[in-house]
Amino acid sequence: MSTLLTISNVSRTFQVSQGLFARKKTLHAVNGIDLTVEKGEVLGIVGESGCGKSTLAKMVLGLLPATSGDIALEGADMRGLDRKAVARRIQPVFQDPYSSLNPRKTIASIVAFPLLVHGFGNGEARRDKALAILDKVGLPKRFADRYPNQLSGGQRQRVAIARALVMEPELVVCDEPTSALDVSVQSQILNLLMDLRRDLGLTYVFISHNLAVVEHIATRVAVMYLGRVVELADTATLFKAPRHPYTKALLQSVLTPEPGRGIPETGLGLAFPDPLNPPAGCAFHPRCPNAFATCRTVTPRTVKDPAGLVACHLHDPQIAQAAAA
Ligand SMILES: Nc1ncnc2c1ncn2[C@@H]1O[C@H](COP(=O)(O)OP(=O)(O)OP(=O)(O)O)[C@@H](O)[C@H]1O
Repeated sequence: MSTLLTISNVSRTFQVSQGLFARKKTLHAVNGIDLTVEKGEVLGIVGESGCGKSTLAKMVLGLLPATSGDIALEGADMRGLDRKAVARRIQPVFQDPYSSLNPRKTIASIVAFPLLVHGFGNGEARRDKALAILDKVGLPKRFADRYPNQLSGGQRQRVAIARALVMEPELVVCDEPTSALDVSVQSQILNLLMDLRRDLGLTYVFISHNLAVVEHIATRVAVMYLGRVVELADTATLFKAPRHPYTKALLQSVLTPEPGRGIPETGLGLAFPDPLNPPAGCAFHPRCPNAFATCRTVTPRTVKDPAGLVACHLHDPQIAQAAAA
């Protein structure tokens, strides 16, 4: 496999107002992330609401600049690429298809719009291409002249997927693509995404708080906590032998009565920390059943080994050696 996307030490902060007369505070939404996306893989990104998944997705899509660090597409720094060039190669599929589909445009013209923006062919050629991709996502010709409000949620998500694919991108960033859908429709959309990946040779970054969904579709999984990747492994390894206590808690979590809606009940007791006042040391330590003194003061380093990577003092050989000495 070769590397499509390289994310190197990427951070994104926001200056957040705390009231009329209070000084603004810095919120670290994404904090020094290193990741690669290999061609043809599905990199799952999981974590609770607010851990920085969407911020990372927006940076990958070129919609939000990183505060520091680099993102490279096949070795080329994305800052040096123009917006259109990035959009041709990387496309998003978001959670709520309804808000992103223009209610006054027909399905065919919505799907053909990126072709118009990129100056592809004439009106007829664009429509033909739009109809072909609509067919590929399971929406036959009769849908072409309908409007978004005449479609079900699942059909609208198919339109959003068709629009994302019409420019034949290499990488699709799926940000909670099934979370707003009824349970019965979720698996249809997931299966469609898997078929499209196989047929079109696509690569996905797949963001979800729903572990069952990620297990189904991802080939590798990165677990995020408060802006950092705390564990990364191939999917089978992560689900069989999780190492970080947060990953273990997520795996034991009970999904909400309506799977796919809301964050999982982690059983961790304490709430997700305030990103404006992150805990010292390991950000997870206040909720960690295995925390010890070092965890309260020292930020864990990320240890890489053949199984993947993990940022936890329990799994850092240097810390273990120091404790044994
Ligand atoms: N434009 C912004 N201004 C200020 N803070 C922001 C902004 N965008 C995101 N944040 C903050 O950054 C942190 C990460 O947000 P982000 O949306 O990336 O998380 P997430 O894991 O995708 O959560 P969710 O699943 O709820 O979308 C949160 O604390 C959020 O409040």
